[in-house]
Amino acid sequence: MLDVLKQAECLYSPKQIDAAIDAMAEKISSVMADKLPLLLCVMNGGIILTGHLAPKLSFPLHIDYIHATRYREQLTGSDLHWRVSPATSLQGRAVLLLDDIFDEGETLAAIRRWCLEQGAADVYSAVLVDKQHDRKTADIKQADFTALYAEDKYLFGYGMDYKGFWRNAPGIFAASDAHTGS
Ligand SMILES: O=P(O)(O)OC[C@H]1O[C@H](OP(=O)(O)OP(=O)(O)O)[C@H](O)[C@@H]1O
Ligand SMILES: Nc1nc2[nH]cnc2c(=O)[nH]1
Repeated sequence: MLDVLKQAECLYSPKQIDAAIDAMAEKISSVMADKLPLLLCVMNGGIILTGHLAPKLSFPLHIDYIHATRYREQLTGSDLHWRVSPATSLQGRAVLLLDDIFDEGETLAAIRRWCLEQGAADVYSAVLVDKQHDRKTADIKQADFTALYAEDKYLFGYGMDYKGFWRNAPGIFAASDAHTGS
C-alpha cells in the first residue's frame, strides 16, 4: 500500500483542493442559503468532503448520512448495495448530497431518485471531483456543484479509496497503471 501512494500521480494538492472547495461553498451558498437544507453525506467516500465543506457554509443546516456502495473496494462498479438510510425525514426538505466522486453517475442518480421517493422537495448534489469520460449514466450528466475535474484514471485520496485504503491520502491521486492493471 505504501508503493501505491509512492507510484501514484498527485493531481491536486490539499491547498488546491481547499481553494476548490471554497469556490464550491460560495456557489452552494448562493443557491441554498435560505433553504434550511439537509446535507446527506454519501458514505464512505463523502466523509472527507463533508468535513471540509460544512464549516465553509455559513447558514443553518442539518447533517445526516446515507450509505450506498457500488464498488465495494473493487476498481470497477457493479450493482448498488443499500446499507444505511438517513434517520432524518426527507419530507419537504431541500437535500444536498455530498460525495467524493461523480464517475459514471449511477450512485448519485439512484440516491437522488430515492430521496425524491422519500418526499424531498429538491435534491442537489455536490462532488469533490468529476471524472471526465463519455460513460455517464443517461439520468444525470453531472452534479449540481463540482469542485474539481480529473482525467479518466482510478483516483484515490480525500475520501476515495484504493481497495479500502488511502481515503486519507493527502491529495487527489491517480493510481499507477501497475496498480490498476491497465
Ligand atoms: O458515479 P459512480 O460510477 O456510481 O461512482 C461513484 C461512487 O463510487 C464511490 O463509492 P463506492 O461504491 O466505491 O463506495 P465508498 O463510498 O464506500 O467508497 C464514490 O464514493 C461514489 O459514491
Ligand atoms: N476510489 C475511487 N472510487 C471510485 N468510484 C468510482 N470511480 C472511482 C475512482 O476513480 N476511485
